[in-house]
Amino acid sequence: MSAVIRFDSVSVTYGATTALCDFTLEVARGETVALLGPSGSGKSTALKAVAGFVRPSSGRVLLDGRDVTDEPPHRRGIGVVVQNYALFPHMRVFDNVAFGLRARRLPRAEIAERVGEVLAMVGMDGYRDRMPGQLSGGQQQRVAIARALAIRPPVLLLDEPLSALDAGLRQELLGELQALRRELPDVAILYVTHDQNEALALADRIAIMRDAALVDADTSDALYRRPPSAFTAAFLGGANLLPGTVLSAGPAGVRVRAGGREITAAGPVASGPAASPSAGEPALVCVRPHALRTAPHDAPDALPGVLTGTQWRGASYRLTVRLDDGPESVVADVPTLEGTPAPGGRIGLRVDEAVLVPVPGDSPPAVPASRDSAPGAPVPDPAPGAPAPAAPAAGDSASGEAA
Ligand SMILES: Nc1ncnc2c1ncn2[C@@H]1O[C@H](COP(=O)(O)OP(=O)(O)OP(=O)(O)O)[C@@H](O)[C@H]1O
Repeated sequence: MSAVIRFDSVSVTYGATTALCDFTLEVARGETVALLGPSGSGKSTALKAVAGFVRPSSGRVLLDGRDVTDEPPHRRGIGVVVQNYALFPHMRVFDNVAFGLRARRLPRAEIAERVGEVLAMVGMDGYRDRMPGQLSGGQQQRVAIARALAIRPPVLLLDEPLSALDAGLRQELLGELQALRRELPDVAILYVTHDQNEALALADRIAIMRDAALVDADTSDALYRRPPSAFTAAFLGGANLLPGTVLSAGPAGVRVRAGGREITAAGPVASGPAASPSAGEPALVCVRPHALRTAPHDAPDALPGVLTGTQWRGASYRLTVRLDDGPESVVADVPTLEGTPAPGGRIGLRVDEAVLVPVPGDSPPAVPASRDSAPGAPVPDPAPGAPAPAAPAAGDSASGEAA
């Protein structure tokens, strides 16, 4: 697959702040890559480097193999949608969307046709004569997306396009973006978010960022099921990371002493240091909250501890447990409280070894919560290729064109 967007060792500094450090990543034609990371990790800066809004201090940005590092934004022909509906307030919806086409001096009839086409794509065809101030936030964001798409850009940059919307509207527009993705099979999309649910729902691949640098990049499925690093395990899907010591490693999995018990991490492991640990090495066992079940505290195959908290979360209960031997607390998502003691009582946690994976490291990293998901919160099971939900009818969107 040829790269439409290519970051080649890009670094960006703002005065004394390094906002992006030696960043290398590719986005192929028709691919959606989400940049996911905590606040301040450099996601927007990376997107701005592609749009041409910041100039790298070193490295190159290539579009379709062409070095655009020194090109101004309007020469790059990119569609950009930002968080806060960047519509021209004094122009009707039609004129906002037509703006980039008029700048390109397209014939009147073609402009009208293209504006109609993209407004229809985002369900806003009936609003062409409204002023932006007469639209809801969701509707403005949809017009902004239409404006970005009107020039038929090969690259679409979306910077937290849903974050100004309330939860319900965000969900609705997320469905619309999935549908839109299917209508734009050739466009390379770079999607900045700190919401893992958005990344999992939309991206073919996710690039995890931390402290101005790329941590890991892979399909969402691989990053979730076979996290290559402790940070990715904790940030994407909120894993419990049990510090342990490797006893042996073989085809059946990695045998680890952790949480006061010997457990086998038998899940698939990413290539890298976790794939072949040596006996005696420290390792972290990645335990998803839904892979834990309650058991009697003295069950020989359970990790013993004390229940410190219970929280009802609708579809499940979140238990917080301080293990006798392990990190201060782990969280378990269980379907029922049956057999669970009152907080303060002794409890055992049984693990589903088939989904446990070892990740390199000796202590869990400090990881800020991804939005909509405290560490350990359930995330939708990533299922690349699964049919996306049908597009709902409304939304909010801000878009702009780098022209
Ligand atoms: N114009 C600027 N001047 C100085 N520092 C900046 C500027 N823009 C960003 N930074 C700094 O660069 C770093 C990366 O910022 P960036 O906006 O790329 O992060 P982000 O991951 O997109 O964060 P968020 O999720 O909060 O939007 C941060 O430390 C930020 O404070």
